[in-house]
Amino acid sequence: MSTYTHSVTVFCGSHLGNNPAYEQAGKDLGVGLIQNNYRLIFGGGNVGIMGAVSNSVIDLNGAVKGIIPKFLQKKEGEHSRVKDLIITQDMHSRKEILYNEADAFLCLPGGIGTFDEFFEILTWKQLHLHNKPIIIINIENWAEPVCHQLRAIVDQGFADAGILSLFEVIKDVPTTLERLNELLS
Ligand SMILES: Nc1ncnc2c1ncn2[C@@H]1O[C@H](COP(=O)(O)O)[C@@H](O)[C@H]1O
Repeated sequence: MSTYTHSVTVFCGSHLGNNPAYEQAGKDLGVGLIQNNYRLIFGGGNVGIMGAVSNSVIDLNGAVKGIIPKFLQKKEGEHSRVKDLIITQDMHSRKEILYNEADAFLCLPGGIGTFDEFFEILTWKQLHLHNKPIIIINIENWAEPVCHQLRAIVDQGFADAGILSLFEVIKDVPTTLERLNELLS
């Protein structure tokens, strides 16, 4: 198992989505995390983009920690290749570990679970509960609708414009890793 300098929690889909670029980005991120000495923290499933990122890290013997709630482990089976796999009682305790162990948060393409985690960690940053980097990796512009909604929230007077600087939107994996290196150095 490789050593690592920082831990990066990746929020991403339990499905692959309908654009092959999403899965490729997951694989590329896995390789990039290892090349930059980062440990992957993720939701512990062997499905969708989560599977793409984690298998890519494991294939290269990188550091990875998965956290999965008992009910999902029972329902769908955990990722048997992840040695450091924590089984939690519920979703809330899973999130606590996903959030606490991270030095930074990355979002790859995903669905409502991915956005749930993104919005929660963004809200916590707004509330000064943490000050860790949050980056949306905007592969093929998948996150533009939600970025539009965030701008609308500001325009409608429901949040200060400052919320828009609590996260970054970066177009691809290599640029994200460059930025992460700057932020974590
Ligand atoms: N099989 C699964 N293993 C782990 N986590 C899972 C699984 N299926 C769903 N999840 C949860 O969904 C989010 C990602 O949700 P999306 O709606 O696909 O974006 C993941 O973090 C888990 O909380």
